[in-house]
Amino acid sequence: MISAHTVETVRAAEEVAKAALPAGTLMQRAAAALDVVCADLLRDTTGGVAGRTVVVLAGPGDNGGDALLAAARLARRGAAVTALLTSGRVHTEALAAARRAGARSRPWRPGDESTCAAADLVLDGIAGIGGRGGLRPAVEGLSALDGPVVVAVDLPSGLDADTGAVTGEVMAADVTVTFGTAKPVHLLAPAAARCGQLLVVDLGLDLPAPAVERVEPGDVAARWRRPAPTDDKYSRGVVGVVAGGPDYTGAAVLAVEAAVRAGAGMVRYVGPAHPTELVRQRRPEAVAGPGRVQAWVLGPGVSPDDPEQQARIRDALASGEPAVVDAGALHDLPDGLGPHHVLTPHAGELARLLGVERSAVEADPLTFARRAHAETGATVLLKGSVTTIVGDRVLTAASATDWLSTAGAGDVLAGVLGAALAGRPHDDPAVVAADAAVLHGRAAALASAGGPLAALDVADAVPAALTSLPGWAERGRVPSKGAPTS
Ligand SMILES: NC(=O)C1=CN([C@@H]2O[C@H](COP(=O)(O)OP(=O)(O)OC[C@H]3O[C@@H](n4cnc5c(N)ncnc54)[C@H](O)[C@@H]3O)[C@@H](O)[C@H]2O)[C@@H](O)CC1
Ligand SMILES: [K+]
Repeated sequence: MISAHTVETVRAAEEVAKAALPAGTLMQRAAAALDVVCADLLRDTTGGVAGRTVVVLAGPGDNGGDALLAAARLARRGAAVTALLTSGRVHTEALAAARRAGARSRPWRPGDESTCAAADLVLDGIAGIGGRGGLRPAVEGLSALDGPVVVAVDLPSGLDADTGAVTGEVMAADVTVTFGTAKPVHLLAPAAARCGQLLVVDLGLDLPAPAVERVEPGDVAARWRRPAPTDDKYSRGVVGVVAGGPDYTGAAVLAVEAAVRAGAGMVRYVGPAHPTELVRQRRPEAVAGPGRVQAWVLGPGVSPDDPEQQARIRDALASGEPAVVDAGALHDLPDGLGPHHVLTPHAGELARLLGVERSAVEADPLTFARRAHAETGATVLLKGSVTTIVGDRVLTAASATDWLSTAGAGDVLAGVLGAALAGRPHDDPAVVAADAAVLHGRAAALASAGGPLAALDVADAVPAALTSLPGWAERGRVPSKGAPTS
């Protein structure tokens, strides 16, 4: 997991750490990490460090201080460093250190965008956790630098560290080096896309529970339910699927296929004759008709105007079993939902549910996912370039490939999540949902291999995606008693 903490929490933890350390220690640790990252990037992109041109944008606060101390280190490596001061104020000690090391400095001038564009590397220290509201006018034009590698100090300047919202011009980065812990901005859409690759530098801070966490593939490997010798199909979890309808059959096949592939003990399809027949043809393992179920997948491909399927959905939601509430099941939500009900809308569906504009949801997914969780009591998994999950915790899953935005992909996620909920009745549903989203993304990356994909291929790639998770093979290797040890 990558943990992110709010500015208030970070500042409090930094105060405690600073009190126990010689003055300037944290800033020097930040600068040392920046220096190493920048030097490595220069070597990768230009073949060396000495003689390479580095522009350091230094704002008025400690973020500019970090950047200037890194400038000093890069200058000592022989890089040609120019510090452009974007404000009337500057961290004077750090500027003096940069100058002593041979960096040049001067105030930012209109037209300096071209100075930046001509550099090998730009280090963005305009504003960090003290910044908000988009870049100030004096440095506009930096949002789309094409040419140099852009490294953000702590976060891309112009973003607000506590949210994923992008409210103005931002200096997008190729790499962001952040200190002590990640901040929500690094993990939340749409801002996360402006951060590029994220590197977290440990400052030894004592931090409380995070505000936002990103689930990584290795976490999923450690948690995904594996059958034990004592398991049978019921203890592994029976998934009930109410999907598709007389006219929409594909979603039924996709959701069932995905639940089978994700390791359900058994999958039960409940629906009209035509999709039932197609499900049987594709997956003879699935059973049809009502019966015992440990988790439901409700709504993929179900029309709001299909009274029979909608009645099945209502019954399933009233049963008390965990459920994935997707697509056609999101239209008319009953009262009394709980965290074991996982709503899986995309931005448009969530907007309709809350009576707001889709663009508002896309601009700030966390705010609206939180609102839906507060209003319904359910766990909310909001699909998007970053998937945002809100329950007792706020979790995110980064998208593995943009090719996943294709018809049927959501039906597959619903099936994968249904299998996970059925097999992990005692786990936090938000964590289970995030794990399913990560696995789904990884299956998509395998199915895509950099090109177009079909949703059914994503479902078929789920077993390979599981076994390719970092740590999966190690977890499965149980030493057998009495085995020869030579
Ligand atoms: N607090 C600590 O112990 C540590 C802080 N560190 C650095 O210190 C930073 C925080 O420093 P500060 O609190 O001084 O704040 P910042 O340097 O992040 O920003 C505050 C300044 O930026 C200006 N500003 C705000 N929004 C802006 C925008 N959109 N465009 C342009 N200028 C803007 C403000 O006028 C203000 O003077 C962190 O992000 C990190 O880089 C690191 O050195 C690690 C240790
Ligand atoms: K910055």
